[in-house]
Amino acid sequence: MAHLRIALAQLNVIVGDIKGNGEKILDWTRRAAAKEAQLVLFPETALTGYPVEDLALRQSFIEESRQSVSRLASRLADEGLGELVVVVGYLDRTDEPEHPKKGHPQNVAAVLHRGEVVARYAKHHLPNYGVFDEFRYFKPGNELTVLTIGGVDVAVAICEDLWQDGGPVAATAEAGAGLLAVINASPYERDKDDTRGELVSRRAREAGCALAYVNLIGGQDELVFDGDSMISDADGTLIVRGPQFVEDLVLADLELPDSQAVNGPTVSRAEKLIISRHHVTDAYPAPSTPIEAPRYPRLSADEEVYSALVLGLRDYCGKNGIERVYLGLSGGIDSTLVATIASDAIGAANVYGISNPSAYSSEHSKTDAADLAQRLGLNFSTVPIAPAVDAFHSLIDIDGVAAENLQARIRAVIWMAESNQHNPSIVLACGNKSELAVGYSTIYGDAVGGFAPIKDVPKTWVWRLATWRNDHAVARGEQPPIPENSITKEPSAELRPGQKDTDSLPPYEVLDKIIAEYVEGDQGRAEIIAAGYDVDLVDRVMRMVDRAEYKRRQYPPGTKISFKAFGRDRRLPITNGWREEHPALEAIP
Ligand SMILES: Nc1ncnc2c1ncn2[C@@H]1O[C@H](COP(=O)(O)OP(=O)(O)OC[C@H]2O[C@@H]([n+]3cccc(C(=O)O)c3)[C@H](O)[C@@H]2O)[C@@H](O)[C@H]1O
Ligand SMILES: Nc1ncnc2c1ncn2[C@@H]1O[C@H](COP(=O)(O)OP(=O)(O)OP(=O)(O)O)[C@@H](O)[C@H]1O
Ligand SMILES: NC(=O)CC[C@H](N)C(=O)O
Repeated sequence: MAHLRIALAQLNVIVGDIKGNGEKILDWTRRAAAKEAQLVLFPETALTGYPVEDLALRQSFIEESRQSVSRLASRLADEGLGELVVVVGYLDRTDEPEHPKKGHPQNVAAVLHRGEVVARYAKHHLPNYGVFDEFRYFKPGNELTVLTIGGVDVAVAICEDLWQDGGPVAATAEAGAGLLAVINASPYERDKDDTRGELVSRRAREAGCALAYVNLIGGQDELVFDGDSMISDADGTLIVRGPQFVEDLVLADLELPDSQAVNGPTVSRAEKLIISRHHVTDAYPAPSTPIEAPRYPRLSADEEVYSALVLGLRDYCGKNGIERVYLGLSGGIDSTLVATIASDAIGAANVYGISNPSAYSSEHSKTDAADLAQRLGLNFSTVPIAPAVDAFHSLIDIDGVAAENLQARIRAVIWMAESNQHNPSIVLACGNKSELAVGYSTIYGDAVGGFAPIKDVPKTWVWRLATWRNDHAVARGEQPPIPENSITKEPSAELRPGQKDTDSLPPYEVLDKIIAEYVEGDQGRAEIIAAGYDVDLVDRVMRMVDRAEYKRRQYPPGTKISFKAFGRDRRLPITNGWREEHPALEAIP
């Protein structure tokens, strides 16, 4: 058996910032070297960030990425860190000798040692579902790279390679590797840590060797990465687990089988892969002091979602140079939760809550908003909208829903004006997933904003997270930030006297279940009705969801926390004549 000290660097990088990410990788390699690591793994496309989307189609970007990875190798050697083997994800392209600076983009892991890129591995399985579009960009690789490092054979794979049967994992078993090193950019969604943990165990057993899994952390537009790096032994027992949602260098000492000492490439016919082998380093001297590998406990379901929302908003602001956020505070639970998340994300001193009472606003909408602001310590002001509403009515003749929505739009103008006056800042839209599903918001009114922190959180979860946040504060000996009345009061848009959400919507407990079936589960009308829901209600909800596509398309981005979020995850035509309650053939006489 050979000893290998491995470091999993779960970093937060910025998409497109190759220079900054490169410096960060350099810095974290220094830290790994200081801890006497022999192999350090960085996440998938750590150098360019993930996902780079159409940046992958720009040859200038690809060129910068591939040159930077070579420069990184030389800088490491110049600093005396060349002995440490570094595996880092970056963007590369295929070589097309007839067209020197052109080629198909590839999602690649580079192996850096003694100042050189000594081996490369191109991702074999490309995800092309949900939020992923990798077939649009990348050409798949057809080689499994096996490195001999410190007397151990280490196979390399990238993220989706682990999720698909066959291919690199099966070839790893065939190659008799002692370790499978997988670099990842696996976005967070609810319960995914359990799925990933089981997957890593299962694939380690299939590969017949230990498996090291490193994942990114941080927010990138709608996505948030949760880290959760881990190591499984060859039996599938998770022996190391990193923290969630924070950067960390996860270190472990592994005892691994000796190298098979096979020379030259072999062909896996079953997997249609070439197994290429590279001798990188001889056996290392044992590190001077042993280390204890971490086994962080998993966060509770509520804390996990809340942490994802905080990190998603913090990084959207931080990575886009946004210093302040403005939002309308109605005393209702949605804007209350958003203000709390924002205060946790960027500090209450940078959060500006505005109360905009109208003629129909209840007293508690004002007092609860003020109470929240005082508890959180955020900036609070009151701008009544009646004068502006009256001014509009003196100019245009509107009534009914148009007049109701006018109030929401006047509020939006005020928030946008304040944000605009105090740049760099954005408005936060406070709509939740249930409202987005059924179109229960005013387009260009409360739907305005630069980011929508809870757009993927169903209303029933909004209450659940608010309760969790208060309990969490109490457990830490702090004042609960959320006024109890905001949690217990009946939801109302307060756009006309006595209005309640339940005037136009079914109770949220029922609505959320139907939305979960239709949107997240992609169930058809027949299946949802068969699950025991009222036929008319199912038809009504499906109709509302279908008709609101145009509103969702114009809604700001917000953090994905569910299996299927509105946005890149669920792409439906806006102009869409398909309605399940009118089967096409029945309509033909
Ligand atoms: N296909 C299409 N593509 C692009 N735009 C389209 C469109 N169809 C309509 N439109 C536009 O959208 C307009 C209709 O949408 P919109 O003006 O929003 O109005 P609408 O959907 O009719 O009303 C808003 C609803 O949301 C409720 N609401 C409002 C505010 C807050 C809350 C809350 O509790 O959070 C609830 C409110 O009580 C009401 O039931 C049309 O007049 C038209 O201008
Ligand atoms: N009186 C108000 N003052 C300031 N902002 C308001 C006011 N009323 C509504 N808003 C803003 O418009 C958004 C839509 O709120 P509305 O009260 O219509 O419905 P809601 O879904 O119950 O939201 P909330 O639970 O935050 O009240 C709110 O989240 C808030 O940002
Ligand atoms: N970057 C990837 O290949 C991600 C795909 C993978 N199924 C995941 O979510 O973890």
